[in-house]
Amino acid sequence: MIAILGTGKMGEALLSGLLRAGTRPDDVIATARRAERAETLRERYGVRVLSNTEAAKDADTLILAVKPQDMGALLAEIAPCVPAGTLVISAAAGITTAFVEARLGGEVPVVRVMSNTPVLVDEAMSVISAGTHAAEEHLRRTEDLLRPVGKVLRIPESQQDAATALSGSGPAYFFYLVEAMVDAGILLGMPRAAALDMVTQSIVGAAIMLRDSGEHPVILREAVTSPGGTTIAAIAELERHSVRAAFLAAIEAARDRGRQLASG
Ligand SMILES: NC(=O)C1=CN([C@@H]2O[C@H](COP(=O)(O)OP(=O)(O)OC[C@H]3O[C@@H](n4cnc5c(N)ncnc54)[C@H](O)[C@@H]3O)[C@@H](O)[C@H]2O)C=CC1
Ligand SMILES: O=C(O)[C@@H]1CCC=N1
Repeated sequence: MIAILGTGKMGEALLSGLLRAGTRPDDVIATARRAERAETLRERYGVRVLSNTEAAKDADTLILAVKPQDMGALLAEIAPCVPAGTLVISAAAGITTAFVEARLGGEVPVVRVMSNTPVLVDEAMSVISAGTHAAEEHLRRTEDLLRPVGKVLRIPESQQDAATALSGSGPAYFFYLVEAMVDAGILLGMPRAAALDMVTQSIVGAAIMLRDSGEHPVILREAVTSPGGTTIAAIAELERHSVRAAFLAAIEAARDRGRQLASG
């Protein structure tokens, strides 16, 4: 029995992924703060929606998907009811396995996960790290849960905040880029819908080439960049505006913010 505690955007994405991957609704429990939300989840997925403490008692795997700021309160609430040996998977940015272990007590196996919203289309990037009491078996169980909804990579916990900044938040940077490129299309007089289509198909095509060709991104970019041509004119402007440096600074800022999150 798997319980998802805090079924918001990420929790719901994981819930829908588990069901698409063949987990039966009877084997999943969700929890929600508002009654209205609980009703929506029951209707939409046919799962049981219980209190956090009931879910913690019934499930052998808990996925904690509340905001980092709400994690302390959630752990305090469930700590007295988590049976020994329950696998606790924390999906929150910035929350360390030590934070969860200290609040649950005992020798609870904790696995920290950072996934991303493409879990909704089975193309998530999930990175996982073991806490002090999590063994190979617990990492395998976590991988088995996440693999049907995308790619899973084991990383040292010391790299989790960096991974959050890179792939956890990553989809947002691409959506932002698409917005900016569509605006450029508008500036050049294109209809918005056509511009969005062109940019979306370009980003999908580029992503698939990157994933499937095995080529380095520099090689792929150079193949588009003709001497004296249009692409290099654009790249020169991107360099003039320090876009690469902006990405380095932005992702470093996201990493730093992740480090602050557990303290609220
Ligand atoms: N949205 C994203 O792209 C990603 C989010 N995350 C992580 O996932 C977690 C959730 O983020 P979102 O889904 O975006 O936030 P969200 O606000 O959509 O979901 C959190 C949900 O938890 C509920 N909640 C809070 N306290 C609760 C409690 N005590 N009992 C039951 N439910 C409770 C809230 O009502 C809300 O529905 C965060 O820790 C975030 O760091 C990780 C990767 C990507
Ligand atoms: O913005 C956030 O804090 C969360 C964590 C990774 C993606 N979204």
